[in-house]
Amino acid sequence: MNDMTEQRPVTDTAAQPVLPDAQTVTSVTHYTDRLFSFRVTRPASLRFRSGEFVMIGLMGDPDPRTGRQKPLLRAYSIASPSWDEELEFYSIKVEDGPLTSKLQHIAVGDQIILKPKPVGTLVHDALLPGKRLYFFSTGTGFAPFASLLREPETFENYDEVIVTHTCRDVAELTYGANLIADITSDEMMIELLGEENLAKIRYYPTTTREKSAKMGRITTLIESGELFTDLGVPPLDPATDRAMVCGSLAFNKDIAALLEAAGLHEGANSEPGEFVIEKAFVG
Ligand SMILES: Cc1cc2nc3c(=O)[nH]c(=O)nc-3n(C[C@H](O)[C@H](O)[C@H](O)COP(=O)(O)OP(=O)(O)OC[C@H]3O[C@@H](n4cnc5c(N)ncnc54)[C@H](O)[C@@H]3O)c2cc1C
Repeated sequence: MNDMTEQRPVTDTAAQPVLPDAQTVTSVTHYTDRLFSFRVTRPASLRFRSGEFVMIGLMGDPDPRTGRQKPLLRAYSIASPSWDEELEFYSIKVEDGPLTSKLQHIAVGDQIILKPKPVGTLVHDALLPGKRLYFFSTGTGFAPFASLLREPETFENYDEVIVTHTCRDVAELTYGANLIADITSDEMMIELLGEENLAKIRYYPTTTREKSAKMGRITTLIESGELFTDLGVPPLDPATDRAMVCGSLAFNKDIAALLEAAGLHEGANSEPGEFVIEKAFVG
């Protein structure tokens, strides 16, 4: 929690019109002019596996002819773990984006629409057992890993959990950096996940534009072998390594090519494999 976060108990939302599948915003945190996170109430009926996504949104503008409003929905990874009593989302702000030009202005007590039908491939069920788990992300592609990093199963299955997050600027790494600092220092999280499990996390943030401790695209750092040297681990090996990937289409394609070249095969819910991929956005 910091001064960028607005949070207060939700007591009275009676003044607002009731939306279909409405959930109430309980906190909002802004990181940069392009990134924010928020938490909402969780529908009692919603069950999901950490790493899945749902459709969320707001009512669109009234149709100028009919005056009718339609829901404006977009896919969003649930950033909170499956056991959390609320739901967390980590969002981009696209200036002219139909949804996020509005969503970025939500405040505590506002309502959003949430379709309680979770789906996705960034789930443990889609991976074969392994020794080392890589989370490769760019930008808001960190969101599903924010969920999985708070899920005990992530640590039960692996000896090491290597989290790479690449953004243009250092400030864009804040959400992920804070989350990892919080889970490794918060007493409740230490008790839930276990100190020895949290010690399995190897966090590897990189920037592509602003100068930082580690610069460069993760694909370049894999190709050069620098990632493995820095972490003191062997190069990718299908016998031991598993990966989950979440970024732009181009990023996913490049990482998939590197993983396949190392002998890893893509998995799915119906047929677990050595790596799985999800788009962080379309376009
Ligand atoms: C499976 C899946 C999961 C997703 N999870 C998330 C999530 O957890 N958080 C999130 O912010 N978005 C996520 N998205 C993207 C999200 O669905 C919307 O595209 C985003 O909220 C912007 O909506 P919009 O209506 O404002 O603009 P849109 O019309 O949807 O997008 C306009 C343009 O903005 C760019 N853009 C959209 N989303 C992003 C992004 N996240 N990062 C960088 N550029 C982007 C693209 O170039 C896109 O063409 C996900 C998309 C998919 C397919």
